Amino acid sequence: MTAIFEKTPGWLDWYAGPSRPQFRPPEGAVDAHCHVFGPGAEFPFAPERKYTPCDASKDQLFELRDHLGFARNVVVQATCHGADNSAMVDALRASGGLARGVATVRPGVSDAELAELHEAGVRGVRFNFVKRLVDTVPQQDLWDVVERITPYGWHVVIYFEAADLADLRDFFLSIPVPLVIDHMGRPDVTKDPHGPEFGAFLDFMRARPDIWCKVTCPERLSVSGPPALDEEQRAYLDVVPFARRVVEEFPDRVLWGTDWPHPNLTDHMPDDGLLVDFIPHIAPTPKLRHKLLVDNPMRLYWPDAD
Ligand SMILES: O=C(O)/C=C(\CC(=O)C(=O)O)C(=O)O
Repeated sequence: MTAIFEKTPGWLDWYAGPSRPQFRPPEGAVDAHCHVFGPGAEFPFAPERKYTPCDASKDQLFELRDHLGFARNVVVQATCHGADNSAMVDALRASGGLARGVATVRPGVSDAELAELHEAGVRGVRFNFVKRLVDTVPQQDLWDVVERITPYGWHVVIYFEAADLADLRDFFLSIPVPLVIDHMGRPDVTKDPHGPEFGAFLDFMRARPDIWCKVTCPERLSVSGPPALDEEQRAYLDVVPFARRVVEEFPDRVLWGTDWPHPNLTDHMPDDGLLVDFIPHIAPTPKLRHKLLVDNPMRLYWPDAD
């Protein structure tokens, strides 16, 4: 029987017909944070999910990639698919080597499944600590997962709110594989980018040379806007000082991604072309942009490519 899903009330679908960016990404650019959702009829959403999204298929993702001038994707497993990675893996397999993946796995995952995920292009697992997205997972379970993935050379992507960093920091630093932080650890951008809260985040980044950061999601973090809509070239300027500090201090460990199809936004859905136009605000030189969009993601996800 075909699964029929009703979207979470108020759900905003991704922006159809995005503009063509004025900023042209360098050749070989990687969108290092995006998702596929279903389609639900083919890849049902997980029973334990906290939201039910619209469909967002691999073909639509690849069409956006080409339209925006990107070459590759890193497809991150979203919580609405739980630990069933089949939609993400299907996208990786269909990409012809142009997509890598970040999976969700439980401690009981079989060796055969891990090997299959690796062969499909998975290079990391995601630990999500955002309470509206997941139920709390015992730290021992996460430890067990780390032990299982270490032989594959994978990293751990961590998603958390700024207020939770103090409690989680020691646990994060005890994970013996590279860490990749989602969305800059979700800073409160009404605070001073040179103040103690973002200072604590930067200190965490300084604690180890293998902690990476995605300077993503200005549309989620911005308070002042204006939204990336209607040709707006100065969108989300309140996020710029935060992202730019990270890019300038850690130029070799930053990644950028669209976050398409932008789950759980409630205010507006950005035009992805204008999101690409945000990049020069946070990475002001061609050299920084090349590291952010090409060198860094290639080193992390395609280390063997020419
Ligand atoms: O809802 C958010 O804050 C952002 C998400 C969703 C998510 O993390 C998930 O569903 O797994 C993201 O960027 O992937």
